[in-house]
Amino acid sequence: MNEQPLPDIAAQATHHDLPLDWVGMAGIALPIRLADAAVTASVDIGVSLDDAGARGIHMSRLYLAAQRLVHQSLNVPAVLQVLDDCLSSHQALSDSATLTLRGEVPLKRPALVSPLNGWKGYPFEVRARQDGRGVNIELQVEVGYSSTCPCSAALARQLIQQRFAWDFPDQQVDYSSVLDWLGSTQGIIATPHSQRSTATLQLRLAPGCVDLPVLELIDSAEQALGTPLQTAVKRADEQAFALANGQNLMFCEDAARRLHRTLRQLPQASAFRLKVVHAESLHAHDAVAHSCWNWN
Ligand SMILES: Nc1nc2c(ncn2[C@@H]2O[C@H](COP(=O)(O)OP(=O)(O)OP(=O)(O)O)[C@@H](O)[C@H]2O)c(=O)[nH]1
Repeated sequence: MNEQPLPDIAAQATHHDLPLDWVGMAGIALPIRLADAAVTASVDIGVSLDDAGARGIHMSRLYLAAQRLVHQSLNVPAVLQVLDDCLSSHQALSDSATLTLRGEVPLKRPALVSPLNGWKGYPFEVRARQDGRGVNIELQVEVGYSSTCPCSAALARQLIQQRFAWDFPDQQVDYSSVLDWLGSTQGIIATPHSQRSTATLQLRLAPGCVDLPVLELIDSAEQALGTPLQTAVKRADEQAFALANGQNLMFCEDAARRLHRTLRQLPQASAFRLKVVHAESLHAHDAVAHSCWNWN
């Protein structure tokens, strides 16, 4: 170890005389636990530099504050403790602190019919801020689902009806001929388009929340959407998925409205906003809907 005193540039004064909104570190790798799973989060942590004459903040103190979270279950008290550490280690320098963690939480999901299951990664982001006005914590998750276009389905049905009228011009039709016809691509001549879709759900946590409602949010959103993306799939599961999609036709507007109603029921949300994106197979662009409640 060096015996001499180490130069401390951050502690020097600056002639710039200019406060800064945010100074910190971005992309710190941190192993944490979320929704009972081990997750490697990417962490951004920082403070405002309100002392206009101070040269710099103390990065190492923020880094060490974030280390509190290593291998711990991420919850509200843990996040508040980190923010508190950031501010108390920057007294007279900083009035606000922020902490953002992002990553992907793996959840085990059962197949629709077969006795299989598999893992699906759900991107998440937790954003927290503490300043003179108090604390704000937001939880964001992304949920993938399948959406089948109701307009395309109706257009396909019309074509099938027309084809039926063409192939069976008589009023009296033979049962077994119709049964064969229904099982052929000459009969069912058109299929609707469906797309892999994404809902991004952002909750502002209500006061008094202790746990981050990751599972509640994902489960309730998947239930509202009805056709979440699957993991392990055998043919029986794929057939069940086809049936579920056929009975669950939706525009992006339908998906956004369903999710809005579902999130309104979550007691952990004091506000939310959501965005759904249907990555259309019809066009090269997406169909998108937004909604929010109490968000400003
Ligand atoms: N403020 C600041 N520090 C930086 C930057 N880039 C690297 N660092 C380094 O971050 C390291 C940690 O800074 P400090 O927290 O002030 O370290 P320290 O002085 O040993 O810790 P304390 O005694 O707690 O202040 C220092 O070696 C800085 O040079 C930067 O852009 N800004």
